[in-house]
Amino acid sequence: MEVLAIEKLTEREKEVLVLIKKDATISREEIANKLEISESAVGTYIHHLSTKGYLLGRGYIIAPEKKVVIAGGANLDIKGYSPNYIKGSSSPGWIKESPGGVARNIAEDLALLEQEVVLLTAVSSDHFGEQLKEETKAVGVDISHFKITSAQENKTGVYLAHLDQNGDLIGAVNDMRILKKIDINYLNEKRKIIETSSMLIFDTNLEESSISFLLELARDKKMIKIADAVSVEKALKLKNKLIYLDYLRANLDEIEVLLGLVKMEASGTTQKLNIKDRMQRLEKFYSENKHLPEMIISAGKKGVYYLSRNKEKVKLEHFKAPEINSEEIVETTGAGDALTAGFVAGIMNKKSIQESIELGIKASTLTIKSELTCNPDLSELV
Ligand SMILES: Nc1ncnc2c1ncn2[C@@H]1O[C@H](COP(=O)(O)OP(=O)(O)O)[C@@H](O)[C@H]1O
Ligand SMILES: O=c1[nH]cc([C@@H]2O[C@H](COP(=O)(O)O)[C@@H](O)[C@H]2O)c(=O)[nH]1
Repeated sequence: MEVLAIEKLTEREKEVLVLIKKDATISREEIANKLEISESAVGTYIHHLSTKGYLLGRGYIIAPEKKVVIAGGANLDIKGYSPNYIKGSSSPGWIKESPGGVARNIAEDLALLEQEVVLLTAVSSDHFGEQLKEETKAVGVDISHFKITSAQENKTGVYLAHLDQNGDLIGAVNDMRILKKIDINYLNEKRKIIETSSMLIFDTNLEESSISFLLELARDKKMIKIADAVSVEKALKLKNKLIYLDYLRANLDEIEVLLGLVKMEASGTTQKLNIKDRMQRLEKFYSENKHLPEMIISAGKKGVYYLSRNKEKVKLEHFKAPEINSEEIVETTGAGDALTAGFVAGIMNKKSIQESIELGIKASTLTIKSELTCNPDLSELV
């Protein structure tokens, strides 16, 4: 039946129909490029296909929207600084609160960089949840898909950090149990919004089952898939999933542990090794393991490394971070998240990978100079 029906179409109409059947989300622009015809001609063929009944309605072709969907954690960050920290005692200092959580930070930074961004996360109806919703919405992130749980059931995520006088982390505790609510059922409800995005980012605050489901949803779809590793421990959730990613954004410690080059317990001591040796070991592993995604690897003041493969050849590129003198460094919370956001904004604006990484570094540099996790000055980068 189907073959007979197709015979009634012109050659061009058949070609257009075949492309649509292969990929229902193909855009007019892509059809035009593939068939080397104009977009308006594609429009005419689609109209013919509709009037002849081969396409049911105009909505059959859904162009991927130019939006980023990001799934993961949202926290209230509570950061305490003590200039004269005394272990085991209560040290005078000052305490600041700001919205946080890796996925939320990336979303805010992306909104500051003028990207359309939808955040999929969970907050409670408690005071912190209200604050997060309000402040995240105010910068332009689409929060309409948040999962809101009752205050009795869960509390909004909190990240409690203790920083020294230089803004470096002494230690932190995070309570993000609420993220269990970003489960398969919730993600399935959000399926449409995920499938029609041009970029999917997620962080490893999500449960492993949720990450698997997201990657399953995105499989065979055209969107770019990026994971942000969050922390050495949480990065391990990506162990068997790297093959499904386009890019991994992580710091060097996280990548070494994730790839099994360093044991988690030894991660702190590895930092003392020469960075060239660490990169060499990583590059060797990367060339032997062909399933790995491209990697944007941050290394604090040493900048960013980018590992990629062109056919069989592995390429390692280094991007220096600008030297910032210590008085200018306020605190580094959110620097990695800003790097991810800058990189993504670059890609969304069709910049090269190299230009996108440079934009990420600029965003990180601004973040370090601010006491806020997301620096509003990022908007000056666009
Ligand atoms: N002390 C620093 N001096 C200059 N740039 C820095 C410094 N610390 C971080 N950065 C910038 O921020 C980026 C991300 O920081 P990093 O600490 O490596 O990430 P993460 O937060 O993921 O651990 C770095 O690649 C670098 O560009
Ligand atoms: O396990 C986690 N720890 C910390 C964060 C968040 O990460 C940011 C700090 O991370 P970093 O210092 O790596 O930039 C904070 O906003 C905090 O809420 C998170 O999402 N998950």
